[in-house]
Amino acid sequence: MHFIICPLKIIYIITYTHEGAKILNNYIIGDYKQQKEIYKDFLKNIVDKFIKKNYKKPFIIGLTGSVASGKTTLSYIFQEILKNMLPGKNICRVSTDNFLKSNEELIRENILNRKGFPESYKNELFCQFFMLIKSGIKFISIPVYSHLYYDIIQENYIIRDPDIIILEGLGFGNNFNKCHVYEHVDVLIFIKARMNYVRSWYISRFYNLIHESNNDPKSFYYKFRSMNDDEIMKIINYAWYKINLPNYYKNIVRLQKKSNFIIVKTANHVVLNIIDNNQ
Ligand SMILES: Nc1ncnc2c1ncn2[C@@H]1O[C@H](COP(=O)(O)OP(=O)(O)O)[C@@H](O)[C@H]1O
Ligand SMILES: CC(C)(COP(=O)(O)O)[C@@H](O)C(=O)NCCC(=O)O
Repeated sequence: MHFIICPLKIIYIITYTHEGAKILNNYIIGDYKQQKEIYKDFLKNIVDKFIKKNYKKPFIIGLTGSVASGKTTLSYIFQEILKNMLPGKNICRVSTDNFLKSNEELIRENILNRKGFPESYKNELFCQFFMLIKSGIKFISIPVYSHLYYDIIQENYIIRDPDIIILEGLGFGNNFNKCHVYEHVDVLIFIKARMNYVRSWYISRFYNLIHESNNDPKSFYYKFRSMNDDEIMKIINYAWYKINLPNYYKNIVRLQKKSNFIIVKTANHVVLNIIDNNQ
């Protein structure tokens, strides 16, 4: 653990492992190399046509799509490719999940079953983040959300002097003071796939999270270890059909029109096509 001094306060930085990193290391299978080649070409195009032409630090790449479409995983892949492509540049990842209200706040407002909908975010903080980061401030502190704990787990995580931010998640259609989140993003990318594939990715992530919770009674998923598949599938189906799917159709699907590119994926996350909406 170490700390830095910023103009207002001393902020402690705790090094922690984000479960997304584990997802990338453990679960990306055989065709990762093939995916990486496609994404390399795609990002080369973005670097040449957007970043080099219109560079204003920090450049923000937005990645959106349904819950479980692969946004977090792709943000790690993009980060790794961009680090090699642009040596010396600081490529940061931020999740929009970090701007979710805590479970305590959601329960107080009686909207725990609306997690991911616009009202479940701290939209003022979300929009302030862009204003501060775009104003040239070098260090900015944001909360951290954990899927494993299903809640905000830390209030002060520091983003340090980013050159490029890969911002992934839901909530790009949210607004505060009539300003939409997508308006702050330099390039918006939408991940699209048939919803029956995405549901199967959601189910496998759910089981992975149960597995990851094995030695951790504090994890949200720990309690599911003692349930049978029928009981688990009831919970998964509730979360999918009552929360994530309605949210997708109401708030997320329309972002395709606002996005610069649409990555179309099929089974096993294979990329079928990348649609260029700029043409
Ligand atoms: N490109 C990929 N290749 C292989 N598996 C992937 C890929 N993208 C996502 N997955 C798997 O799909 C599930 C959902 O991915 P995740 O990145 O958590 O989605 P999101 O952030 O959109 O909710 C996870 O189990 C993850 O391991
Ligand atoms: C935190 C989320 C809103 C966003 O997830 P993401 O797209 O980052 O995977 C989502 O995972 C979620 O918790 N939805 C509520 C219903 C559920 O438990 O899946």
